[in-house]
Amino acid sequence: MAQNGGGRKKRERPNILITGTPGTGKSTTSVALAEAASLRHINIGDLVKEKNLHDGWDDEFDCYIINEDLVCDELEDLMEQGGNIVDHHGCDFFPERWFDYVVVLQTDNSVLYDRLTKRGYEGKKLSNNIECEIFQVLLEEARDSYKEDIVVALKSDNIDDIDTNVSTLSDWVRNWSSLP
Ligand SMILES: Nc1ncnc2c1ncn2[C@@H]1O[C@H](COP(=O)(O)OP(=O)(O)O)[C@@H](O)[C@H]1O
Repeated sequence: MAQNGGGRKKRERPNILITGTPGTGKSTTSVALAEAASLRHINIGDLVKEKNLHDGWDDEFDCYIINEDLVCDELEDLMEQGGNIVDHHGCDFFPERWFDYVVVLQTDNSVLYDRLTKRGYEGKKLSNNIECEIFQVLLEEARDSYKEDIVVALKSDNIDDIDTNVSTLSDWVRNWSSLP
């Protein structure tokens, strides 16, 4: 089997991480891309709930406290197989070797504000997430955690952006899979 730059065996199907502030369109994009490119979509929030991979509920932030070790153990075999889209609003606790491409979705602040208020976010939860987007926290986290040449930022303001992003990423998957 071919080797990649790091000298490891190349997976037959790539693993993609789709990250970004909540509301930027990770799940919408992941579902469409999974369908278009025949990949498995793994939503970390859903997995944590389904398999109880958490250490209880955080009242302040109104979410589960993810047990990162349990999540990584749960996913190791699937990630080794390849062909996964991992969808999560954080990216610094996964093993770097898992991913062949890291996509950071970004949304205009006023558009994101409307999406999050529609979702029922308010107060500190709303302002924290808007600040997270303004300061490009996820892009910085992705660049700190993965090789810069596999990290890409994509705009996700409207439906046309979703179509363009899914089509660009599907092409990338096709090309990746056909490379030796
Ligand atoms: N690019 C986009 N254009 C228009 N609406 C979008 C876009 N991305 C997401 N949405 C809408 O915003 C909301 C949040 O999207 P979602 O995919 O759940 O975001 P995330 O998974 O990042 O939290 C949903 O109602 C979705 O339909």
